Amino acid sequence: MYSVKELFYTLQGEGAQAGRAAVFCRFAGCNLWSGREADRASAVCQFCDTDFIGTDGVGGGKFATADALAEAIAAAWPGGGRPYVVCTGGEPLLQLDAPLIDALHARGFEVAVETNGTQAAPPGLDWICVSPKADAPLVLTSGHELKLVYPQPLALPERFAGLDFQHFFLQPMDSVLQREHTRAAVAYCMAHPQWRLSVQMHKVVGIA
Ligand SMILES: C[S@@+](CC[C@H](N)C(=O)[O-])C[C@H]1O[C@@H](n2cnc3c(N)ncnc32)[C@H](O)[C@@H]1O
Ligand SMILES: Nc1nc2[nH]cc(C(=O)O)c2c(=O)[nH]1
Ligand code: SF4
Ligand SMILES: [Mg+2]
Repeated sequence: MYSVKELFYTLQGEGAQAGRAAVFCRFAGCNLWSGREADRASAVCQFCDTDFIGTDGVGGGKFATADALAEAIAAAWPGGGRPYVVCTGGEPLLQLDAPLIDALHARGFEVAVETNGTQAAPPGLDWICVSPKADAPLVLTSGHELKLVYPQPLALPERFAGLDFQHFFLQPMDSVLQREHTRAAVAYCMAHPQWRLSVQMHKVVGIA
């Protein structure tokens, strides 16, 4: 059984694949925050910009089998190009498993994941984006991109710069201080050219 908060078609807004059309499958639930505002200040991850509680969003629901969820994802792709799905959440690696990846591959999809890196990844993923959070133990230390929300006093870029990733991004933390965070991220990337800036493009252009 897979619990999906929402399932929608949009453009990837972040990281190295920004601008690419994708079906987003947002799994419900996370291991670093309950999702309730009352718990935010005591959570490991305190800056989350996402509602991932329940299955009541657009296209959301409970899917009994990998084939049923893969069918719903395939139905959201318009046709043409290379079908691309981004599995996110919440924390997708609490639910995403090899049978679902196989069912998506069988329908021609490239399968990407956005993860906080605290869980092992099932085999077969085509794109792994790890976004470390505060002092949460990092289990996934390799992948395609490491995308660090910046600044995080408990997760400094220096801690991750030597890990086995193709791309290293700083993504300014969206909050009331977003402009200051953006300035700080720009300054860090200019001083440390290994890092690139990831602006959350979907928020700029006003898409989901
Ligand atoms: C909502 S998370 C879901 C996937 C997974 N739990 C994770 O944290 O990577 C999706 C992406 O949004 C980023 N994100 C969450 N809140 C943010 C914020 N306030 N500002 C910038 N990026 C944020 C996360 O770091 C992650 O890269
Ligand atoms: N357009 C768009 N791109 C995204 N990239 C990562 C997102 C996420 O919430 O995981 C996200 C999102 O929520 N929307
Ligand atoms: S780990 Fe990801 S989904 Fe969980 S609270 Fe943090 S940003 Fe949100
Ligand atoms: Mg998002």
